[in-house]
Amino acid sequence: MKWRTGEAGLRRFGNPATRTIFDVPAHIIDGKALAEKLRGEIASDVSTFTNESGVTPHLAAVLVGEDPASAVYVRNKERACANVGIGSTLHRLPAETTQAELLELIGQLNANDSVHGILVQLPLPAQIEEKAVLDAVSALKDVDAFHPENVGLIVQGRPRFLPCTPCGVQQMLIHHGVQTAGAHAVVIGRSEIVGKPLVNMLMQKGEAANATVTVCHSRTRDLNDITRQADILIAAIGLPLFVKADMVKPGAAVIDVGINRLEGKLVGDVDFDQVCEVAGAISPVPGGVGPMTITMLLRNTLTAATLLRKTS
Ligand SMILES: Nc1nc(=O)c2c([nH]1)NC[C@@H]1CN(c3ccc(C(=O)N[C@@H](CCC(=O)O)C(=O)O)cc3)C=[N+]21
Ligand SMILES: [Mg+2]
Repeated sequence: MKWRTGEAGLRRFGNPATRTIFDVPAHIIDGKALAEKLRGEIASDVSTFTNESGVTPHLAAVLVGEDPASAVYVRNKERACANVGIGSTLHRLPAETTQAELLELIGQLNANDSVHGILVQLPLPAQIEEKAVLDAVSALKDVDAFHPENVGLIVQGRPRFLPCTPCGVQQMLIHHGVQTAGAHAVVIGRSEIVGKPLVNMLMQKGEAANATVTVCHSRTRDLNDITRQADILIAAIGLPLFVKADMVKPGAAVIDVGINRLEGKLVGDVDFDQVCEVAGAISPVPGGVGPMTITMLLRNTLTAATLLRKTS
């Protein structure tokens, strides 16, 4: 039985024509399981690419200083690369690294033909200007899709790379039968890494898109009134357990992008325990968007390796 958003805002299972309603718990959008399935497909594509080209796709990640969310990311993505046959190198730089030193490293990675994807972990320490660093990454190796050229291509609806977290969210919606066309999608958060690109992608023509999109942020008035109108609610604000049950329309699909540490535990931006009583479908943390972000990074690294072969 497919989960669906009810126009009356009820968790409707069964036959919508007869309006049979079952009171059932929210459908869990299991990002971990989906990530595993998609990684199987990526592993097979990597193997085909490597057999045909003799080239092993390679990702270089740069981490400056320490950040809790970045630490989780680093730990999981190295293993994920190895599991699908992608090579990876982690460049760990001290927190006091200067912008010039970081730009020097990026120049080297840009020029290195055996590096196909480059990822600079955000946030960067205060003395470094993020924009200057992201602009310096070769647009053809920009597996995060943060370079202005790649952002422009996304906005115009002809992406080269799709940003990993937003793309992971779209895949979760597709694979769990959440209809986006004509739906009201409300995104809380306007970051360059999640909110802003996701809003753009959801409003485009195409799969997992064609939504009516509203973007909310820290300056939004009457936030709850807006979030309660969402058929699809996406929380990407970076505040632990921020989204409560009274902010959610019954039957809505809720996607939790947050990765926060609270009392030593990993929690999302959604108060899962109460929101799951109201939502029609909900993604957990951990085991939701996080593993999907990594999966999309693997796909983008393969895309980058393919692109670089074509252009060299
Ligand atoms: N340039 C850049 N791109 C990013 O995409 C980026 C970044 N910088 N900086 C840090 C954040 C954080 N992030 C995570 C991705 C996956 C998990 C992840 O695997 N989460 C597992 C964790 C499970 C666990 O190990 O406890 C889960 O949610 O199930 C976490 C965090 C990407 N980020
Ligand atoms: Mg984040």
